[in-house]
Amino acid sequence: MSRILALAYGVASYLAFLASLLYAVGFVGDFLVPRSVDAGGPRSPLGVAVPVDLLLLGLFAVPHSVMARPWFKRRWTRFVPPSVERSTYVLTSSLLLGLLFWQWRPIPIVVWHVDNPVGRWLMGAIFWAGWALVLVSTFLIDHFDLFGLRQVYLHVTGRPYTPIAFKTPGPYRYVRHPLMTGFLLAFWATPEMTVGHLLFAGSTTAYILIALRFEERDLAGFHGESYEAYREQAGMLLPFPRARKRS
Ligand SMILES: C[S@@+](CC[C@H](N)C(=O)[O-])C[C@H]1O[C@@H](n2cnc3c(N)ncnc32)[C@H](O)[C@@H]1O
Repeated sequence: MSRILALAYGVASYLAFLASLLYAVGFVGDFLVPRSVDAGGPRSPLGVAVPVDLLLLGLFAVPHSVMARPWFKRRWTRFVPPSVERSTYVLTSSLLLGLLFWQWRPIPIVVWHVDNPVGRWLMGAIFWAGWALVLVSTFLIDHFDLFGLRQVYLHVTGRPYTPIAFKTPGPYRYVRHPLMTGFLLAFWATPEMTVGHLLFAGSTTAYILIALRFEERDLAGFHGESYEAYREQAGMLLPFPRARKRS
């Protein structure tokens, strides 16, 4: 693949990611976007909305997790140039998220509603803190590597790719997956929880818990005992390390 083409593809994929991230904030928070978790999308009866929404979540979740596995990357880099493998993952995920945002069926039956102004403010604060934690965590790991730009940049400048080192800066000292903690805070903190939003938050939580098992298996396989020691020291999603096993 020509270097300039790879760069253009990487930048386009990164922009698709940025657009889907920004849209996700409005989608979950129910503001500024034409179709959100609770409004604007096609209306369907409950018996249709639930399976359609679950299908959309599954269409995102399965490729998003499978395409991140080392065995999958080994196989498909026989067909996709390694320099744009991550960008292709990012682009695929962003397009599938776009499909979800576009076709999501709102189910605006209220589950809980917070009237108290302090409670509403608190929910808003947790929502924004969650998104901030997501963004900050990407930079702490390596934002441009996670979203494929570093790979195409190295390719364009003729340098070999080096995997990002395992590190535990800031919140990673206490929590192994702060990026996912951020998503969970943003997805659950709402002053008005509807059935549709609950379906979204509950399903994405289940997906995150499953996906993290795969990610941790890969990390433990790659880093061995040092990752096991890290698991003893830092909590998975909350800053509470697991109890040490008695020997
Ligand atoms: C989307 S990031 C999410 C990182 C982490 N699961 C979280 O929620 O903060 C996934 C990538 O980060 C890598 N990763 C996870 N923890 C890491 C760490 N402490 N240092 C460097 N890379 C890490 C994984 O190998 C994977 O490629």
